[in-house]
Amino acid sequence: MSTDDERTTDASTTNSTATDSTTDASTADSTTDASTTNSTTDVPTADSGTPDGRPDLGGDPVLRTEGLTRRFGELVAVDDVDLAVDRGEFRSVIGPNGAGKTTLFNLISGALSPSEGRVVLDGEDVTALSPHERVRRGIGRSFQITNVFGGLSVEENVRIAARSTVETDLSAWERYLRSTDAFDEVNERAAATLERVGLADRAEERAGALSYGDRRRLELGLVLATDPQVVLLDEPTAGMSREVTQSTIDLIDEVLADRTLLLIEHDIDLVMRVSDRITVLDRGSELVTGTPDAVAADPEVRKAYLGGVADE
Ligand SMILES: Nc1ncnc2c1ncn2[C@@H]1O[C@H](COP(=O)(O)OP(=O)(O)OP(=O)(O)O)[C@@H](O)[C@H]1O
Repeated sequence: MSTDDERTTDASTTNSTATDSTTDASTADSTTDASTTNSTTDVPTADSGTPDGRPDLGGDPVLRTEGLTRRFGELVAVDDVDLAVDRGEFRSVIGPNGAGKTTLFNLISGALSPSEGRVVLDGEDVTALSPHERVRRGIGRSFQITNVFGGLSVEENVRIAARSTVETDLSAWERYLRSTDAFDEVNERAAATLERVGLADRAEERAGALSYGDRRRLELGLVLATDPQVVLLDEPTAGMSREVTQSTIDLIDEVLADRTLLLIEHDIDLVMRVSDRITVLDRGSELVTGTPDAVAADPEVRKAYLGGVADE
């Protein structure tokens, strides 16, 4: 158990521009034509769902990892991990310190390249794509320290995030032809996002002047504005009190109810409450994946990680 493990933020979680010195994935954006642009302008809601708004899990993996492996010298930080995360699923990844959780996220987001294996989003192999390209394909990531620009308005912040996926590496001429469309798309998506995170009436306010709670809303809005299919949440509640932790998770569940979520979280009680399924990593390997009840009852997990908690 490591609920008391409030790590200092490591390089991989400081911002989305890959400051991690170990980052070796290609940072060059590959040229993308208009056809690969995500044309969704609004923030869709779930088609079907459980009473809490989450879609039923139908064995329809939106994100898969296949034999994903990352070595650092002799150390195998992530060892042959096969994940299949269903569309709409709330999946948590837990494991002792050093189990490979953050490395796994870095491999999925593209901040790190794998030594072996593949990352597949919606049937497309994205392993060779840069982090930015993966965001455009629909892999969003929220960070403990985010890129909110305090001096800009709430709306400007959201527009910047929306624009990062709407605008593509088009030639100047193509950009000119598409500029009105792209402008409309950014506007529509920003408006829908502000509505969804409950900040529509604060759109003009300076982001730096927001209350703590509204800032968390804006941070989620920045992720949502990229219209992600899958959102990687790396310890979104680190350092928070129990109360704030619960309200943050409630907010995530509300705002991102129709997205596929992958969460790293040290608060096991919380993970047990919110997850559809939990993957337990141990020394880089997937120990087990299952429902909270199945994981809590798994003897291997109890031995390796949960200790007495499962007996409570
Ligand atoms: N850039 C790196 N260079 C060398 N070793 C690394 C690097 N990044 C991670 N590691 C090692 O890989 C292993 C997995 O680390 P990782 O941070 O992924 O674990 P974690 O499960 O996220 O741990 P924690 O719960 O403490 O955050 C650890 O032994 C760590 O020391």
